[in-house]
Amino acid sequence: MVRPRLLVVSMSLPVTAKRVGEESWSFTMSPGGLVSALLGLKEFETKWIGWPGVDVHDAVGKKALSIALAEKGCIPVFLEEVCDQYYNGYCNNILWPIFHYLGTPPEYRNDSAITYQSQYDAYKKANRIFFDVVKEHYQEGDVVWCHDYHVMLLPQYLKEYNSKMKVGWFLHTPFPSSEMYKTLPSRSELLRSVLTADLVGFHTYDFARHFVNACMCILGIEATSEGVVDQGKVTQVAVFPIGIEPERFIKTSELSEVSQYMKMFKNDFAGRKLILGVDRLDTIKGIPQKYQAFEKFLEENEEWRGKVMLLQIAVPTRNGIGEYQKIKDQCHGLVGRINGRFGSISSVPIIHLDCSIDFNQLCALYAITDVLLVTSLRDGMNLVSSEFVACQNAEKGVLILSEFAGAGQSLGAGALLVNPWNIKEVSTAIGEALNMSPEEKERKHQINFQYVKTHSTQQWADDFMNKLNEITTNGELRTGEIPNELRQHDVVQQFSKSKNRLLILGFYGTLTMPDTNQDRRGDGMNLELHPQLKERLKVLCSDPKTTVVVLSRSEKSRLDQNFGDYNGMWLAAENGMFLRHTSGEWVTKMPEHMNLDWIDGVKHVFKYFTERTPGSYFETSETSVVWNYQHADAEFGRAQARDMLQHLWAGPISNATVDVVRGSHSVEVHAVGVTKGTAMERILGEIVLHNKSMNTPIDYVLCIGSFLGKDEDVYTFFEPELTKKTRSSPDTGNGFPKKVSSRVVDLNGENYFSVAIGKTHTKASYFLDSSDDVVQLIHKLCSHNNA
Ligand SMILES: O=P(O)(O)OC[C@H]1O[C@H](O[C@H]2O[C@H](CO)[C@@H](O)[C@H](O)[C@H]2O)[C@H](O)[C@@H](O)[C@@H]1O
Ligand SMILES: O=c1ccn([C@@H]2O[C@H](COP(=O)(O)OP(=O)(O)O)[C@@H](O)[C@H]2O)c(=O)[nH]1
Repeated sequence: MVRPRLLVVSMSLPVTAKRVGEESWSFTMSPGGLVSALLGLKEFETKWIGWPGVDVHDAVGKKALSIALAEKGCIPVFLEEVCDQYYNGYCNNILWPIFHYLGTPPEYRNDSAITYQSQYDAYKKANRIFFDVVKEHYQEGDVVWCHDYHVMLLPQYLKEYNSKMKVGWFLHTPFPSSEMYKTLPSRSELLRSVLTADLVGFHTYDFARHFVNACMCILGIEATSEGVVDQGKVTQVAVFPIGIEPERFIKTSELSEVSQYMKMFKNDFAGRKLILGVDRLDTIKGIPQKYQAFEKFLEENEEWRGKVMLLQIAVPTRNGIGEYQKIKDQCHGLVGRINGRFGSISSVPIIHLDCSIDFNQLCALYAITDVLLVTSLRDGMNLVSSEFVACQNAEKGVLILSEFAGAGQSLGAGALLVNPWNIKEVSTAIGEALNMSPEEKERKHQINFQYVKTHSTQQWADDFMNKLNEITTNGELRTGEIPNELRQHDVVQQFSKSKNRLLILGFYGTLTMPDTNQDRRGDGMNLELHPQLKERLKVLCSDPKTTVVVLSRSEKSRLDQNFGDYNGMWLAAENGMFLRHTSGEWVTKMPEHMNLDWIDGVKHVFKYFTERTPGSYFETSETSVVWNYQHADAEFGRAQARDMLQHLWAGPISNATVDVVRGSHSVEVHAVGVTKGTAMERILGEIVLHNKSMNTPIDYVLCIGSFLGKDEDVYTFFEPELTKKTRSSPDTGNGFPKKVSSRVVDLNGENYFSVAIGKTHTKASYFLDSSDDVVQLIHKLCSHNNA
């Protein structure tokens, strides 16, 4: 496979530059797991776009730095005066704490000089600067992979510039629960921008779920198994847990220089067990909690005093931010206290180093460590844990790992998982690790080693890129077909040529008056048939060559009310769960074993909110419950809907297989698998049985609707290619035998019209602007029939 060129965009470049002369620069590796991880991307032709870690104000310096960086495959983004407000301000003082559940720092409440708005403005400007650099270097076919919370507006800028650009966005930190995320003032703009990307990735399912939930609660948009759907555009949301480059660590651990370091360190720490901590000195890493737990351990286990030590590498980070200064002082204070309490003339229990260390030394430390202690209060992944596992020597060490690190989900089986806030629990885990038998250590190590070896950075990047490629290629394949504006002339002409026609028509938004609220789902409450259609549809239904099906999410009574007096029309209520030919009774078309146990619990929650939201009401059908707040106060209704979703997820639907759809004034819960496409199989079977005399295959299908994303499978159900496949397969799966199937439809590209109303992204081949166009079209079909 030819791999596309990759433009990686992240706040920081893998190297931090330092000016050593007017035109000369030196470089050191930038800190943090994102850089370590992305350095492992060997199999892509990659250009890395990011900030070089330094402000450069003169043209000579900029030019020299750009040339020096180009040799490393890097392209600098000069942020200059926005840097402080952008990086230290909005990114690391607002987004970072909110994403890690720490909330907005108090200075935003107390200090009028620090304003949210000015920092957000800087964030926008900085994202524009990133965009300008990408634009300058982008070549057709490149994939642009945006990393992290620093560039959440970039996907939108890129797509506005070139909608064909392949854009992915990956978040390396946690995505918090929507309860926390919604405290962010610019919550909607950021979500909307991220959703313009083709693929959005997270480290864990929890983070992905929180993101989808935030989109539903805050933007009020639909989520399906494919991802998040906004105005018909699907953004795929998926989970890609990052790994390390295991061979780099395994090979380095075997170097003679590393063996020398190992000997040296063992000698230095002789007679004592080594507990190691390796973290950026960040508020999220829980270093003070680690010290308190270690203090507790020494307090309660006198026999270990002088026999165990904790070495903490506290890598300097984000020095420009007050909170990071404070945490440093706090750590120093704790270390002083604990060393004072438990130290002796010959040794102290804690060594705390405010520096980064050389890679070979790091590998040597990992190799001789007895216990790695990770107490992150929240952490996107935590690569240090994997690196420790990869470097283990003959005698295996034990991993104590915070359950709040993303790594907990991947390495939990071979680790002692702890809640870092529970000082007693961590202290107990330290004791357990120090006393663990060699066999148990070996067993746990093997579990994690297998995982680390087989889940590399390269694999992570391949998975993300393959998925992105798959999505964008499928998108490209489809863009040739959709969405063309429907040429009514063609529809009428084909109609006149055909002998056996099938018309599948949605109801809300298709056969009702156009909705002035732009509410595609019909909860704008235009529940009555468009007055100009009533007689015309009757004419079509009376034509023996034409079968008309109204396929709607509405309940049976609504369809009866509007079409009950028609002759020869098919009514399919609740997305086809119930079917009736107007000459007969309703029949159930529900799939067998559909679990509807959740309905009573959902009704209970809906009743509670209805009673507390004046103007709202709910409707129940056999397979779904819909709460509508169109007539309630708009703001309050939205807030109530958000709360309602939380209650639903936590209660009645937590284990149920249901879809939850948030409309602009409604919340709907319905059974999974209730889509119009799946129902079509059963409906068609029934029509065939009904028309026993049908001796001509259906040679014309017109399917028009204003459907939810999940229901768009009805458009592809009849696609000529698909029906061809169905016809040649032994088991049609259509609910009617193959023999029947092969003579039921005869469609090609010219006599099949799938039409979406008012959508720019759709699986349908054509679009119409509104139901007024449907009126016009039906009118033409009738006139033709009369002619
Ligand atoms: O560049 P800094 O501001 O100094 O911060 C360093 C990086 O910290 C964060 O790293 C995250 O990414 C790791 C790899 O996916 C993950 O293991 C870790 O849990 C995260 O905290 C941040 O997300 C990066 O953007 C920073 O570069
Ligand atoms: O002196 C050091 C110690 C550690 N690291 C690296 O910093 C990264 C930390 O990544 P992690 O995912 O654990 O946390 P982050 O710092 O990204 O939040 C790891 O790759 C470490 O090898 C480093 O660059 N210098």
